[in-house]
Amino acid sequence: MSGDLRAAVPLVLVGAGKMGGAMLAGWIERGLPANGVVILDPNPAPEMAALAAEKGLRLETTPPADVTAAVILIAVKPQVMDAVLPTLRGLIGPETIAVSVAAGKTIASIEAGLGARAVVRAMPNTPAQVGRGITACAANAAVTTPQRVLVTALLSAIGKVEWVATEDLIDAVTAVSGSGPAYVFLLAEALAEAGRKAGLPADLAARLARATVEGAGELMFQSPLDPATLRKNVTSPNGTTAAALAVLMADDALQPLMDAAVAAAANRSRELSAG
Ligand SMILES: NC(=O)C1=CN([C@@H]2O[C@H](COP(=O)(O)OP(=O)(O)OC[C@H]3O[C@@H](n4cnc5c(N)ncnc54)[C@H](OP(=O)(O)O)[C@@H]3O)[C@@H](O)[C@H]2O)C=CC1
Ligand SMILES: O=C(O)[C@@H]1CCC=N1
Repeated sequence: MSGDLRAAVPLVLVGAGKMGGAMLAGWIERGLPANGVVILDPNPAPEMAALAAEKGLRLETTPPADVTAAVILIAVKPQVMDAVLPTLRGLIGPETIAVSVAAGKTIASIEAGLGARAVVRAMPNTPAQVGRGITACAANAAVTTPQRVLVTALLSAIGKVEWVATEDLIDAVTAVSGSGPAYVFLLAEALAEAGRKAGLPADLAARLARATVEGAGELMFQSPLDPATLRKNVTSPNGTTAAALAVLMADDALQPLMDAAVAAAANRSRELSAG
């Protein structure tokens, strides 16, 4: 295990759902010791209970009285945050770092609900499940440089990490990279449906669309070229791609649609801040 991660123990994960579970998988992969992790979830999924039993992780349904967290990672739904945070106060010591991944929940609301000094608001995404997420973070003034380093090490277990200068940027981060994987999956669905309408058997269209999105993502991952250059590399002069891109890149097509989608997600993030 990396020396950096050792300082995160005891690490309490509150909410072992899709996002919390993905993070847990990354930490275990990185060698965080099973006896250093406490999972807190009132109703863990059977797979999570099985994982805990297999790895020897401590799984609790109510906050344990004998733990002061070095790091508490809160991954419950935004709608239950205000009710859940006060129940976690017994886990917080003066040195505890609280990291919340809840969409829309502000640092101020987490400070107030939890009584923690050092608070990081983070926005990951589900490619974390395969170690290819990206998380952007904002910290309050109490977070020290070593604490930032520790949080970066923890979040690096599930992908790339960015820090933003001001918390208000997290709403736009949420709209781009937090929700963004869903837009890409929708693209795969829409491409498959368009292929079916163009005459392909539905299952073949689905396989072609899926492999195309997978391959394009992997190419972008491995290539030093920017997305625009990779796009141009597909586009033969006056060829088929140019014909399709003329539709997608028309003034009223994909860009304004994406602008509106991202603005809607960012607005929803701000609404969740209001409670
Ligand atoms: N999914 C995503 O792509 C992303 C999600 N997020 C954020 O992550 C958070 C979790 O989302 P997600 O993983 O999708 O949601 P899930 O519903 O999959 O996970 C939340 C988990 O928290 C559990 N829970 C509920 N109440 C408590 C409690 N009192 N103590 C401990 N655990 C509790 C839930 O149990 P039960 O199901 O029984 O209620 C569930 O297992 C949200 O705040 C979301 O905004 C951030 C970035 C991306
Ligand atoms: O949809 C949501 O609210 C969460 C936050 C970002 C991705 N999923």
